[in-house]
Amino acid sequence: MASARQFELAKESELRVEVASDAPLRLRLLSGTAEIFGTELPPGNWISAPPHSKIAVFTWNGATIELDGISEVEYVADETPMVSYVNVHAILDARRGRAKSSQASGTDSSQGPRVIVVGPTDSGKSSLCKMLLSWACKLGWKPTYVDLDIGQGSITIPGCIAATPVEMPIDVMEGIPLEMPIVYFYGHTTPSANGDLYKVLVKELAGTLERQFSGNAEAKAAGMVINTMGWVEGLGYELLLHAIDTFKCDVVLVLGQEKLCSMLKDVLKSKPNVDVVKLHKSGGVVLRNQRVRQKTRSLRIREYFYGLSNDLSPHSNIVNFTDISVYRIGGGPQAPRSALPIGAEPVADPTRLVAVNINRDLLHLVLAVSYAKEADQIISSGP
Ligand SMILES: Nc1ncnc2c1ncn2[C@@H]1O[C@H](COP(=O)(O)OP(=O)(O)OP(=O)(O)O)[C@@H](O)[C@H]1O
Repeated sequence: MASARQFELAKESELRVEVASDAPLRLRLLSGTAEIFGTELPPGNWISAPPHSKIAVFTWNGATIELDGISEVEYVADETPMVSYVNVHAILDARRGRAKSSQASGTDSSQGPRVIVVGPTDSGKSSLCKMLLSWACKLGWKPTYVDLDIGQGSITIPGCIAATPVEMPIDVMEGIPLEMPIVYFYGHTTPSANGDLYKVLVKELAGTLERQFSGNAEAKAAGMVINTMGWVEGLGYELLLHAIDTFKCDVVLVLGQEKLCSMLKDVLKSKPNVDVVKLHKSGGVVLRNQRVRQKTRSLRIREYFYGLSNDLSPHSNIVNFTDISVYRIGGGPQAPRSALPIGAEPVADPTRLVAVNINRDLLHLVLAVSYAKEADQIISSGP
């Protein structure tokens, strides 16, 4: 499939493309209007699709798209859940409008919607977040994107939770803008490594955003869009409830899982101001197995240090081992068994700092550099 080819898209249909890892693919809009996850394509200009990416070029009113280069999969689909997604956007827009006008009138409902998107892995959560953000930006709002997915996050390096204001529709090539992210380093790619630390960091991030909102009426009215992990059972479910509570979410969008939706409706029915809405998963969402996820993580780490097109080089700084201290957070049992009352089990303190010896075990690990002045401020100060 190497030569240039054209696709006529009928209204409300999409062209789904899976880009190969090593072969370039570009596309352009020849006529009509079309968007990729909420960001409109400029007419006529070639756009390079990032390697490995899986994209949908959707049109509301019909379009002709030209593809050039090699893809692994390409087909047109006319069944999509996009109308239900844009309806959600319209409701959020109205709520933002109400929040803004209540700021002008001085009443106390000036908080815009706080939307959390939940669902199993590969249900299209990140893609829906992108759409909601880009559509909001198109109407002039500057919503805050919060990414709690430590495994497949789209703001920064894996192992972190982060938030960033989004002021323009998300660039198809560049992804989420990174001028002002707030990042907390968790250091693992699964929350089960230290679930309590994960909760502490989520709380820190929510507190920081709360403080920012109190001084920024525009950001407050635009609200938040929160992306979550695909782990929705056991501890994963507990962490979702914790996030809904901590960020004071008022809209919970559940993608593609009846069971999760009814569980959340049930547990949140005591909170009448929280809407739980079930949305269909798009048939275009591509399933990624463990190997692909691992590969995507490695690519994200590479991209962090070397840039999207390999055009950056990491800045290296040489320091003496004696001038730095390295800590692990949440290290081992607090007290040896012998020091505990008979029958008591040693409990690991999830936020305890343990000094780590600098040796070869640290090779090829990603550590965060903390600006904390004192060791006990490391967790709350962010990297
Ligand atoms: N309509 C679509 N057509 C083609 N590809 C799509 C479509 N929707 C999503 N995708 C692709 O499917 C993959 C999975 O989607 P996405 O990242 O949104 O799911 P997710 O639920 O956030 O996954 P995770 O649980 O891993 O975070 C992504 O590569 C995305 O670009």
